[in-house]
Amino acid sequence: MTLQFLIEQIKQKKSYLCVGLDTSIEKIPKHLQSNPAAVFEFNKQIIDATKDLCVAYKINTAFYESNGIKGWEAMEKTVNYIPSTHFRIADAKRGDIGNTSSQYAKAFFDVLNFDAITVAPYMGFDSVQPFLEYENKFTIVLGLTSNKGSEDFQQLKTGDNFLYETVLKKVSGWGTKENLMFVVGATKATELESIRKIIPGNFLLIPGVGAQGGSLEDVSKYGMNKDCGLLVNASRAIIYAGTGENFAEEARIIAQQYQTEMMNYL
Ligand SMILES: O=c1ccn([C@@H]2O[C@H](COP(=O)(O)O)[C@@H](O)[C@H]2O)c(=O)[nH]1
Repeated sequence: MTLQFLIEQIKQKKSYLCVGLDTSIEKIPKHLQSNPAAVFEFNKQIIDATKDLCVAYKINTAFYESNGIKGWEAMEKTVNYIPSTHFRIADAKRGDIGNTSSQYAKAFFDVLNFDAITVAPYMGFDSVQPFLEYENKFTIVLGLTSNKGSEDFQQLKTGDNFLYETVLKKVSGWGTKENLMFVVGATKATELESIRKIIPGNFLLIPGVGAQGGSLEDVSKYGMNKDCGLLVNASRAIIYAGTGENFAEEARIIAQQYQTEMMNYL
């Protein structure tokens, strides 16, 4: 997918919502659990119920990898089911020496048809570059994450800057806004103002609204740029909004609330 197409989708749908498919077999409604394709069936119904309200889906690969081969099958079926109008993110947080990263890139961009993958930057340029080589695919580098542990390294002062600021400055020179995005947690909304001074043009993937308590209003106020520039993800708050047979309608209600609020900020 091109950046221009993503921006058009955001304008048309008046939404920058990303629905996170962090699907655990233990958490899906009981009536689906005995289905041999339970995870895919759950995701299919969530996608059908929310696709007009969001522009992206984020599959956190851990929830699939933990189920072995069945999990990989569910992930492949899910990514193929997501309409091609939607931005398909593998939240896999990969990154290794160059020849290994190129295998990760092949796995997620060629074998599985994702548009984007999250990448950890701490092994440096050669670990990120193989992902950036793909045309019309996006590398989403971890910038300032939503968790408390971001204090341990990312928020360490190194000279005049925090380490995450050095990472954003350096990594932003490795790609363009056409192939490079960054993760910034919604729980770090107030830092978005200074982050935007470092990376004014790149899209940001913002997890952490909903279950982690981040504010959609604040991330929109501090993080938006002229292209919108945001994909705000909610996973548990949407997909587990309901526990019964009408779980997909319940998910839709929450997704609708986010989209309605987003209309005010666009
Ligand atoms: O900084 C980060 C980076 C990634 N995540 C991931 O996003 C979702 C959030 O799920 P919720 O249920 O909406 O809290 C999940 O897949 C995380 O692994 C993040 O939360 N923070």
